[in-house]
Amino acid sequence: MKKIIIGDHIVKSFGEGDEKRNVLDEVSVEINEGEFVAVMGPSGSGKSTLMFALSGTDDVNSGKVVFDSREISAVGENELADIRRTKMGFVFQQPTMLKNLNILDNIILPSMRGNRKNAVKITEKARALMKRTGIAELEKRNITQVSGGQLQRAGICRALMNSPQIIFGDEPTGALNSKSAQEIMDIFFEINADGTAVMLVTHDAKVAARTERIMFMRDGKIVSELKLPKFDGTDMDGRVEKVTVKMWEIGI
Ligand SMILES: Nc1ncnc2c1ncn2[C@@H]1O[C@H](COP(=O)(O)OP(=O)(O)OP(=O)(O)O)[C@@H](O)[C@H]1O
Repeated sequence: MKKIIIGDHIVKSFGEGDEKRNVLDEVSVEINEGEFVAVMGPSGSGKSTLMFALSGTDDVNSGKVVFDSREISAVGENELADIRRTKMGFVFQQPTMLKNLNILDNIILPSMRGNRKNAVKITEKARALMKRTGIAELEKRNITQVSGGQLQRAGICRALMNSPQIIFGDEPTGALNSKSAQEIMDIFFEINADGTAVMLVTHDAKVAARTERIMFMRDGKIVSELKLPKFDGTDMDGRVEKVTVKMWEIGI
């Protein structure tokens, strides 16, 4: 199976001198093309830092990050920005969107930069994604006129505009009620079924239980891993129980 990401002995530290602390302590991780993974762990264990390191959002102090066979820890800033823009999608807990633009314009804005000649195609793609995520009728709404779940769907549409090879989600359901969270997970599930790898950071056993591999972090290290069969819509309770037991075992 081809790896989409390889993190090899990544060290990321913050602080200076006596205050210096390895937030990622020689972490090695591999993610396959099309894989659906989650990262869990106590607050401050380094989950977001790992995601930022693997996506080239932050540089690393030592170790290597390889994305799609390119060592992104060694490429220049422009090239890295290009890789991130064309091959990766990002979804955060609260999508950052512009208040003076409607939902559709917020979704297409990043794709339009330097690419206005393709405006019709870009808009068509955005509308198709909005339809697929159930927000087609909201395109003219201001971002203050939609629910948190609808806004997150718009954030996912924006992340999918460039047909990325991987979507990184940092607590993408963290601000949602459990019904909206499960609906968002249905969307991630479909995105993954189409072949896009998905990596989610989450505190929620129900979210992690929809993935096929969960990495558990503690103090800057991956201390355990749980593999689950690809989700087929059945045995959600059994999956959640497995995740919960593991969380309990390692004291999350
Ligand atoms: N820019 C920074 N400067 C200094 N310390 C930082 C910085 N970013 C993160 N840290 C520290 O690194 C540690 C890991 O942070 P990180 O956000 O990766 O944890 P997390 O596991 O994602 O936590 P949470 O579940 O609370 O979001 C924390 O102790 C945090 O305070």
